[in-house]
Amino acid sequence: MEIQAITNGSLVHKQVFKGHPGDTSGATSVSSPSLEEDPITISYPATEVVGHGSFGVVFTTQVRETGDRVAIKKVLQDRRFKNRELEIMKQLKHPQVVDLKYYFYETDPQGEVYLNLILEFMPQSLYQRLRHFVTQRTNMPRIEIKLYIYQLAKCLNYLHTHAKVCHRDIKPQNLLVDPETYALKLCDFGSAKQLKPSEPNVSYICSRYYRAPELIFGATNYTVQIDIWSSGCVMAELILGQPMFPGESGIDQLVEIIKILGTPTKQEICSMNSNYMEHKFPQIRPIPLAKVFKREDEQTIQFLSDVLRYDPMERFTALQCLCSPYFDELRQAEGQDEELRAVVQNLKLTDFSDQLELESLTIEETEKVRQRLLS
Ligand SMILES: Nc1ncnc2c1ncn2[C@@H]1O[C@H](COP(=O)(O)OP(=O)(O)OP(=O)(O)O)[C@@H](O)[C@H]1O
Repeated sequence: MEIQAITNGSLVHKQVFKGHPGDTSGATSVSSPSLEEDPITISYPATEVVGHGSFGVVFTTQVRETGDRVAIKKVLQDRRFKNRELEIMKQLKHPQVVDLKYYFYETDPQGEVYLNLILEFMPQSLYQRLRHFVTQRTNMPRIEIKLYIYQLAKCLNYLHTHAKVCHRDIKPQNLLVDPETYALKLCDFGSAKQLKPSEPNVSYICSRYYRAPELIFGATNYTVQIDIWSSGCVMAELILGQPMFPGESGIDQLVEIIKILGTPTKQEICSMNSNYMEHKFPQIRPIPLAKVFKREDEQTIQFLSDVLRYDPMERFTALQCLCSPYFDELRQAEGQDEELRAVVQNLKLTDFSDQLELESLTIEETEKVRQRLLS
């Protein structure tokens, strides 16, 4: 879905709640400032909605009080349920997650309730950015791909290990970028969920081309590793200029994967969904990824093969991705490529928080990983 804003001149005043109640930044409070959950008032020029998504509409405007450019995502709210997207976004704060600044509810004349999420604005989706290169018949520069995939891994490491949230819909349309700074931020937490090992989860999530094979096998005990598969598909698409596994239907998606990765072994099938162990699959030999990505270097090929693994347990975790030699170029930019060094510094790519990003590690592991992530 594309968005754009058409201002019609009038100013809208809204009572909103802060996305992160503790935050002191933002607009002036109209009620008691001591109560975190009290609404505050903000105003912005009215805009016409142009884009429609599957769950709502998104439009852009500028908050008068703060000057912040924002995107407002309006979703029809089912009164019977707590909105999971809101609950999850309230908990998340990370440079690679689109920030929820405020939210408010409104009711239309028919009595339907809408939730409005006021989000930090980003200029483009990664889908749009890729189309820019495809229409120019050029490739996205390798270093740009690396910068985006690194930030995606940083984001997923935070989501998976700290927030324990699985996004479940990683795709180029849900990755927002700024092509001037190369910043990348994840949006659309409408499918996101905190997965608990003891509870089953629906397998009919994630957009087709990016669905992990265990989801196609109907697994309900899948893990956050489904996001890693999707990320591998996104990276492959940025290199190829088109989806790597363009399945035409749910099951054809598996065929597309098998055409390249070959038939999964019994062990791999078991790791995805043990109910299919006895199923007979046509035996297809894998095509080496070096043949699919003819012009890519060894580190890139190795990275893709570590990420596009059938077995979710063998698939790299987000932290393993970050430690991959594929990203050494970003770490070693110092003294070599001044322009790249400035981009890396500006995006603070080598900053890692012990509490938010490395908390799953022991003290010794943290030291080792820190060293790896810096050199
Ligand atoms: N913070 C933002 N800044 C700029 N554009 C945004 C922002 N959030 C969303 N968009 C744009 O709106 C589109 C739809 O947003 P989002 O995916 O959150 O809505 P949706 O209703 O869940 O859409 P979908 O049809 O993809 O399910 C994004 O692909 C992006 O182009």
